[in-house]
Amino acid sequence: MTVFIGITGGIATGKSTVSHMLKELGYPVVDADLLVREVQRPGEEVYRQIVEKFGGEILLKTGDHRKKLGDIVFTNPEKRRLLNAIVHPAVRRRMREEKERALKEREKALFLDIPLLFESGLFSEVDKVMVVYADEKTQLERLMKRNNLTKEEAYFRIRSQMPIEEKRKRADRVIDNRGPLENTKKQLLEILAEWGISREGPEEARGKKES
Ligand SMILES: CC(C)(COP(=O)(O)OP(=O)(O)OC[C@H]1O[C@@H](n2cnc3c(N)ncnc32)[C@H](O)[C@@H]1O)[C@@H](O)C(=O)NCCC(=O)NCCS
Ligand SMILES: Nc1ncnc2c1ncn2[C@@H]1O[C@H](COP(=O)(O)OP(=O)(O)OP(=O)(O)O)[C@@H](O)[C@H]1O
Repeated sequence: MTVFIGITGGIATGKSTVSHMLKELGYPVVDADLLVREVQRPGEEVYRQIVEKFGGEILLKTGDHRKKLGDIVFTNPEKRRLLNAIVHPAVRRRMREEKERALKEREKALFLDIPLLFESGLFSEVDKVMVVYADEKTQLERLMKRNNLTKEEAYFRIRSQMPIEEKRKRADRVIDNRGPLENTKKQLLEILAEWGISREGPEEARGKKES
């Protein structure tokens, strides 16, 4: 049986960073943000519905709706709910396909990186949840820097999600990603060992061969 593990956290707390570490270790990881992009491609039903509900001008401006759509949904909760209602069922379907594939291929574990795991009820799709944590101040700084956003823009994005402190409480395990990346990797290896899914020898799993 494959164990399905959800990776979540707040925006810019480090989910992709941890996913990258897992991929380097050879684990399969499904990225919900990529699935979102897939189902939003022209020709897809989700794309058609977005144009219908949000207007064709979203597409006409740049030939790509993402930036404009982001500006709308991160500042307007009603529009955000509308977009989520269009996109999330399709993402859930794609996720189930990925889970089926992992089961068929007898993978020991499949990681699913899902930013809105709790908000969108997708936690029912996974057996365990790992929350990648950074306090809100760190989150804000990293988000402003990575996306080149003003403080206000970054706050709007953070406030569009469940508070990170709340997510932390709901986790099976928390990875504290406030410190250097070696610390993050060490915690990750410890959790993998604890959950019996290490791909390394016991020494490496305890983070002793780092550097
Ligand atoms: C709003 C959109 C157009 C912004 O696109 P953009 O390329 O700028 O960002 P990207 O998709 O890479 O997402 C970046 C991060 O924003 C956060 N985020 C994205 N959508 C949402 C949302 N609806 N509510 C809260 N946070 C969100 C997540 O932490 C995500 O990791 C896009 O994210 C989207 O269509 N979102 C709706 C689908 C969704 O809920 N995605 C989250 C994964 S299930
Ligand atoms: N331990 C760390 N120390 C310093 N910077 C970090 C650390 N972890 C991640 N970062 C940086 O913080 C930013 C956010 O990290 P990352 O992209 O992994 O977050 P995320 O949770 O996947 O974000 P999103 O929700 O937007 O997908 C990136 O620019 C990343 O390089």
